Amino acid sequence: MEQMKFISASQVKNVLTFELLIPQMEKALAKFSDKKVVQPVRSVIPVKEYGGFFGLMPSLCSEDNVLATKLVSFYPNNKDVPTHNAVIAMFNASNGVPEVIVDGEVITAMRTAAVSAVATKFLSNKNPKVLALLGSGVQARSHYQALSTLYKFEEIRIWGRTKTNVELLASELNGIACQTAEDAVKEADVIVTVTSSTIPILKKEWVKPGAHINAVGACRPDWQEIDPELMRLVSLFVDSRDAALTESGDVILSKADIEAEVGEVILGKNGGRKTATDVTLFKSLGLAIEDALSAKLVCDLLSSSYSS
Ligand SMILES: NC(=O)C1=CN([C@@H]2O[C@H](COP(=O)(O)OP(=O)(O)OC[C@H]3O[C@@H](n4cnc5c(N)ncnc54)[C@H](O)[C@@H]3O)[C@@H](O)[C@H]2O)C=CC1
Ligand SMILES: O=C([O-])C1=[NH+]CCC1
Repeated sequence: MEQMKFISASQVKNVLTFELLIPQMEKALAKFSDKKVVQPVRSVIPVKEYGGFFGLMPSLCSEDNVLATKLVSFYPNNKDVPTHNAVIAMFNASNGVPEVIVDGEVITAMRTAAVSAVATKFLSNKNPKVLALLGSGVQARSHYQALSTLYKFEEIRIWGRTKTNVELLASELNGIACQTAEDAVKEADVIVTVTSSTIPILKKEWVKPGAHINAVGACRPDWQEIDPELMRLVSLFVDSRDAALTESGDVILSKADIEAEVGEVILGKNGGRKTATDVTLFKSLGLAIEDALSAKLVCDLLSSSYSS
C-alpha cells in the first residue's frame, strides 16, 4: 500500500479561502437535503472526567466519490490548547482504501462559519449593516471573516464572557466591545451565537424584528444558548432535522417547530423567510458531509498547486 498522506493545519490554511468554501458548503447543504448523502447522526461519547466529548462523523457522497469520517473532540474547559480538535480520514470510495488524513481544526473553524454565511445569504434580509457576535473565540473570528466575504457591515458589536478577550477581538475587527449581550444585539441585523454556554444567553426581548440569527453553540441535548421563548417565535431552519431533534437542546427543550432544512431552501423546496419583519434562526450543529467536501476541496487545491 502507498504511504498514507497527511495534510497539516498550516497546509489547509495556505490553500483554503472563504471565497472557495462558501459555494462548496452551499452544495453540501443542498446534497444533504436532497438525500444524496449517506450520513447517520453523529455519535458522541462524553469524557466525563475532563468535561470533554468525542464525536464520530462518517459520510458517503457517491456522486462526489467521497467516503470520509471526521473524528472531533470538544473540551470546553481547555485553556492552553484549542477547545476543538479534529482529523478527517478520507478513504477511496471505490475500494475502501484509506488515502489521506487531513487535520480538521482549521476546516472545522472555517466550514462552520462558511455554512452560517450560506444560511445568512438565503435567510437574512438584504444588505445587513450591523453584525453582533456573542462569544469571542475561534468561531467568532471565523464567522466575522466568512460573513465579511459576503457583506460590508457598518458596525460589528461583540459581547463575551471574558472582558479581555472581547476587547482584544474588538480591536482586531475594529468593532465595539459591549458590556452586555443586550447591548450587542439590540440593533443587529445578523446575530451569531458562538459560545460554550449551556444556558440561554440570547433573550427574545432584545432581538429586533427582521433580524437573522446563526445559533452555532449548544450542540448537546441538554445545552441551550437561546431563550426558549425566542426559539418558539422565530422561523426555525436547521442543517439536519434528525440531528436537531437528537442533539439540539435549543430545539428539543423549547419544542419549537422546525420550518425546514437550509438545504431545502437552497433547493427551492421551501421559500425561506416569509416577511421582512420575521426573525429567522439557523440552528447549526455541523454535518459530516461539510467536513468531507471541505477536505476534498483542500486535497484538490493542493494537488493542483503541486502539478502547476
Ligand atoms: N455548529 C457547528 O458546526 C460547530 C459548533 N461549534 C460550537 O461553537 C461554539 C464556539 O466554538 P469555538 O469558538 O471553537 O470555541 P472557543 O473555545 O474558541 O470559544 C468559546 C467562547 O465561548 C465563551 N464561553 C464559554 N462559556 C461561556 C458561558 N457560560 N457563557 C458565555 N460565554 C461562554 C468563551 O469565553 C469563548 O468566547 C461552541 O459551542 C462549539 O461547540 C464549534 C464547531 C462547529
Ligand atoms: O460539527 C462539528 O465539528 C462540531 N459541532 C459541535 C462541536 C463540533
